Amino acid sequence: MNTMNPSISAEADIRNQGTEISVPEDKPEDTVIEEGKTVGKPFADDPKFKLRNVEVSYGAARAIKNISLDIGRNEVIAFIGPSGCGKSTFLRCLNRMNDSIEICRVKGSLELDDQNIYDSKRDVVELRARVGMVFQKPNPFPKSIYDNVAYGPRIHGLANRKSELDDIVENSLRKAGLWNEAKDRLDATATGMSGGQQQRLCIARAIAVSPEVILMDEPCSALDPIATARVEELIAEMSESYTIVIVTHSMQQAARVSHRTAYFHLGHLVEVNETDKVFTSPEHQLTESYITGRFG
Ligand SMILES: Nc1ncnc2c1ncn2[C@@H]1O[C@H](COP(=O)(O)OP(=O)(O)OP(=O)(O)O)[C@@H](O)[C@H]1O
Repeated sequence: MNTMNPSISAEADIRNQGTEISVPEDKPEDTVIEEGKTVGKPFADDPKFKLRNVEVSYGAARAIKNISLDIGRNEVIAFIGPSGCGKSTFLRCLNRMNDSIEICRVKGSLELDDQNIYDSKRDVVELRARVGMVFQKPNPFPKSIYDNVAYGPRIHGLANRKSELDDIVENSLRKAGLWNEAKDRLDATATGMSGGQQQRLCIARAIAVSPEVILMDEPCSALDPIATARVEELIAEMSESYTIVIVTHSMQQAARVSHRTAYFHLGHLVEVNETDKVFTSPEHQLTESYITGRFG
């Protein structure tokens, strides 16, 4: 974690951000993958999430094929893999964001703290307060900075008095590294902030309802390098208090922020290992081909 890894080809990192698709000479993408088999260390002793034999389909198309994975408490795990391999689909299962997609079907066993995420009696609003989400594009509400952060606590009745709400807003903005920039303009509209500030505001908004887990779907893809570095620092700080799952196209970013990295390929979970291991000595040929830029 927090190391720049020389074995990741910078060229591969650029390719995998979607600017170029390479044509491999030896067709590593044709490697036969044994369904349900993941090499490395997909399991944990005391997992926050216990996910077993997960299958996700959109209509007749299978997007996730028999994936089993544990996500540890206070772990930062990165999901990487070529475009369309199912990273976002799998991420969205963790707080049921796929529920709104009519044709999407989720099967298998998905547990958060030993409780079934997909239990028909589960309160999905409460689930999403426990498992918050930060999206690719910053999406603040067209409201003031204060009201963006106060929105969740108000809905969930987390503050009885204005002073309590003020404290939650301040603490959330502090944790998101935004307090100094925002404290003198809490009533200003959030959409007037820079992209990087808006993304940190979205992180503050997620933090405000005291989540246990934060899901991040390419949180830096719309940000410049300085704003990206700030969000990455924040992820390192937040990992002391939260479980974080991050989807990223940047292998450099996965290497910098995560403890374990999961490599997805065509709906399969091919390899999960300590991040250093994935980027220095991957066990699976497909992982190696991906991190060295032989396909993207
Ligand atoms: N709403 C949807 N309806 C139908 N198919 C979908 C939907 N969302 C995703 N898919 C399909 O599911 C598969 C996995 O997509 P997903 O977005 O999860 O992959 P990804 O690895 O996150 O891709 P990317 O890196 O490009 O964001 C793809 O084949 C995609 O076309």
